[in-house]
This record gives sequence, C-alpha cells and structure tokens, in this order.
Amino acid sequence: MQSEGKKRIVVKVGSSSLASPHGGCDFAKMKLLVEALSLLKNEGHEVLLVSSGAVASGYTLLGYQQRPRTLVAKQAAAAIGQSVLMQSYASLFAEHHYNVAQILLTRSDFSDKERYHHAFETISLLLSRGIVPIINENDPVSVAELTFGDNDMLGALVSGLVHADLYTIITDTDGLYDKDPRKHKDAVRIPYLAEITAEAEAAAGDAGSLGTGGMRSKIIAAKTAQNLGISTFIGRATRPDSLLEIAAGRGEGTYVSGKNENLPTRKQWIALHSPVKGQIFIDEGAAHALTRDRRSLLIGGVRDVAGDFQPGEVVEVFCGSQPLGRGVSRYGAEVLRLALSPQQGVRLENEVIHRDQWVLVP
Ligand SMILES: Nc1ncnc2c1ncn2[C@@H]1O[C@H](COP(=O)(O)OP(=O)(O)O)[C@@H](O)[C@H]1O
Ligand SMILES: N[C@@H](CCC(=O)OP(=O)(O)O)C(=O)O
Repeated sequence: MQSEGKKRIVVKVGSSSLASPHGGCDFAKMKLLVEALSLLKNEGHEVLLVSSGAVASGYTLLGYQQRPRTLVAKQAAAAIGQSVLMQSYASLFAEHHYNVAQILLTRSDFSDKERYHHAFETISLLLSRGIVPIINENDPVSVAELTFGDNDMLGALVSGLVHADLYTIITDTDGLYDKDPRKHKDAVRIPYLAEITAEAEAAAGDAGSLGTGGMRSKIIAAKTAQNLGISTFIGRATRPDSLLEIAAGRGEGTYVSGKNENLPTRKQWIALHSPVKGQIFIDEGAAHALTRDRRSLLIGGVRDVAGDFQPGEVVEVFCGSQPLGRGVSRYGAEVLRLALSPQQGVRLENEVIHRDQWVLVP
C-alpha cells in the first residue's frame, strides 16, 4: 500500500526517446530518463518502466544499416538490443543506488490466468523491495507482438495489472495534436481529454521513423487504461524533473482521465485477457438486469447458447446482435442447452453468470 500522496506510476518510453536515429541506444537520452525516474523514486513514488528500444538498439550490431523489416531480423535485433538496454539501465540506475529487474512478457502471459497471477506477484515483490521492474515484450519469441503489437498497449495492460495511479507514455512529441505535427505546422495540442472521442482517435496518426505504433496506438492504449480506471499522460521528458511535474499533474502534454474506479484484477482478466469460449444470447429483460440493475444472469433470461464451453469458462453475452459484455459461466454449454429444452426439464439451482464475474463492454 502506498502512503499518502505517493503514487504507483508506470512509465512507458518509446524507441524514439531511447535510440539514436541511426541505430544503437542513445546513452545521453537514457541517462536523462534514468535521472528523472530516480527523482520520482527519491520522492517515494513506486516506478515501473516499460521500455521499448530493443530492436532499435540492436539492429546495427546485427549488421543492418536500417531498422530491419523481416520478422526474424527484428527478433534477432531485439535479442541483441534488449541486453544492451538492460546493461545500460543497470549501470545508470546504479549511479542513483537503485537496482533493476528485467521482465519480458507476451500477450499469452496475460491470457493464461496462472501466468498473469505470477507476473503480478513477482512485480509486487520487486516493488516492495524498491527494485525498478523494466518490462518489454518478449520479442524474440512473440509473433504478433512484433508485427502489429506495440508497447503502448503493453504499458496500459501492465498499469491495469499493478493498479497504477498513473500511466505515463513518454515519446518524442509533447502530446496529442489535432493533426500530425510532423506534417502540419498549424497543429494544436490537446492538453486534456475526458473522453476519447472518434475525433481524437482520427487525429492521431502513425509513427515516426523509430517507433512502431505512432500516436494512434498511444490513444488506443490510453482508452484501455481509461476503461481500467487509470489516468494517462502522453508527452516528453526533457528535463530531470519532467516526471515529477507530470506526476504532479503539471506536465506539458496530454492528460487522459481514468473513468470510475480501478477495475478489480479478476474483472480485468475477464474483460481483456480471457479466452472467449462461447456465446450466450439473452432477452431484453435479462439485458436490463445485467446492464442497468447490475444483477446476475439467471437461466430465465437465456434464449440461446453457442459454442462448446465448460463450467468456469468465459463467454460473450449478446442481446440480439448487440454485444453486452463478458462473464464466467457457472455452467457448461451442454447443461445450459438441456436447461433450455422444455422436454428435458433440467432445473438450474444457481445463476448462470454471477454479477461479480461479469463485465460490461466499455
Ligand atoms: N495527432 C498527432 N499528435 C502528435 N503526434 C502525432 C500525431 N499523429 C502522428 N504523430 C506522430 O507520432 C509519433 C510518436 O509515435 P512513435 O514514433 O511510435 O513514438 P514512440 O517510439 O515514442 O512510441 C510522433 O513523432 C508524431 O510525429
Ligand atoms: N518491443 C519493441 C518495441 C515495440 C514498440 O512498441 O516500439 P515503440 O513504438 O517505440 O514503443 C522493442 O523493444 O524494440
């Protein structure tokens, strides 16, 4: 538990803020970043770093002149660059008397409930011992992550996992502009977003030469964090005290407010990570009970069942063609089908989905 005014902050840093434009890591940029992170820690905040830059730091050592395009070359570059990054972080943090730990994750580590839990336990112990966890995608073994994925989303999911107070995305631009500032001189910065509108999403464009996802992936990640109840900041860290300013709400960039309360871990897993094994179709009365009255789903409101799920697996719930949310079904598909058949006369003692095991679509 953090003491009054002390925050748990996840800081995600993009390749553009760590690597040199011609490949290899930029030690001056990393030194400044580590100083800024250490100042946060000196003030008693808990800090987790989600660091990109493995591919950008490794490709020249692999013998490439430019960032490689093929998946295997990116993976090999990441394998080299990741160890270069960690060596640099370890020695730079040591100057401030802090130790670091490396955690490499893939999406499948989140969808497996046990691995998800272990990641949480490990990170929690590291934080309680004052260590700085440094997290990246496990690029050499992940497939989708390197081609479509981005660390902006990984940072949002890690922020949810550890119930962060603030998610900070450090990039080479001071926030979201109404259009890409690289292409439009008259672009205007948006300092605060209460809601991520379609307009804001449309304004956010692609990456610069070093990054992967561009501003668009940052906005999508901020939307995920928002739905998990976590506020996000997007901007630069150009001075040692930049992160302190950002944590105090005075950063120059874009703040996106978190909606409602932090979503409990169990519900985060259902909403974002669980494999969906089937569908349950319900009538309007049951839809009201679930969405408006926050009640559990009873068999009386179930109209149809699709898929072949087992008890305890996650299903999507629809009213007609409208997706309403996801929940853990207490019963398997087979039993539910028997209960829906008037000839079988099977009665169910309990609710089909308990309200504590249910999340609405955002
Ligand atoms: N509307 C926008 N506002 C701000 N930046 C934008 C916008 N659209 C596109 N960008 C670009 O997104 C880039 C940041 O994304 P990216 O290169 O992926 O960085 P990182 O490596 O930090 O993840 C900026 O350099 C900027 O040019
Ligand atoms: N995991 C990859 C980075 C992927 C990524 O999202 O990069 P960026 O857009 O710079 O945050 C790496 O370390 O090179």
